[in-house]
Amino acid sequence: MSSGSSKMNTPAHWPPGISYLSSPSYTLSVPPHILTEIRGSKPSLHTPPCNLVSIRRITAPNHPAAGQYGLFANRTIPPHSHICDYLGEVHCDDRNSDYDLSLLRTRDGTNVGVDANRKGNEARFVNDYRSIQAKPNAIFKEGRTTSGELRISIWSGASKLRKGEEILVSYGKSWWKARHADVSEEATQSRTPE
Ligand SMILES: C[S@@+](CC[C@H](N)C(=O)[O-])C[C@H]1O[C@@H](n2cnc3c(N)ncnc32)[C@H](O)[C@@H]1O
Repeated sequence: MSSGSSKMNTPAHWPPGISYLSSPSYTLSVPPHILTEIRGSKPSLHTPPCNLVSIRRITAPNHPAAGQYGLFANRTIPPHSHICDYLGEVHCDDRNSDYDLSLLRTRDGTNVGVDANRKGNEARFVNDYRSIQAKPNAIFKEGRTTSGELRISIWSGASKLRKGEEILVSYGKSWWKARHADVSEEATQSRTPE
């Protein structure tokens, strides 16, 4: 299936082993009629690396994702501005991935997700605001590109983002609920004798 994947022009701190995408990667789990609903009839547009943001390692010891990476504004970003698209593998199969966002629920009840675990772009490094700031300064928003393709993107919120500020969204209560359920299940399994 088509995707813009390249080793060229990867942003600084891009991790080895993760494919850098410049357009969504559609997996075979997406049936043709859903592919048409999402992408339309035109080929995907190629999105160049985003010069508004940087991927940075988080060194502050009190940050809940210390030692991991986050997404930071490279310059002042005005309110209500498109920052970057969230690119990844578009799929209809079940995934257990911390990088999986819901893109669409079709009329026949199929869930379509975008999973940036193995393939993605800068957007996969955006952290959730919880335990970092009182509220998010950015949001996930769905929209169509000029070619008609449905994508999720990161937009700034009601206030401008300052240069150097960490970009923080809300993953949503369901994301955290699923994560806590996974953690409890792992703990139960590790306590259960074989
Ligand atoms: C989509 S990734 C974000 C990028 C990630 N920090 C990285 O370096 O790859 C989601 C993961 O980031 C971490 N994370 C993001 N926001 C967090 C928060 N507010 N508190 C704790 N961990 C967070 C969790 O480990 C979560 O599974």
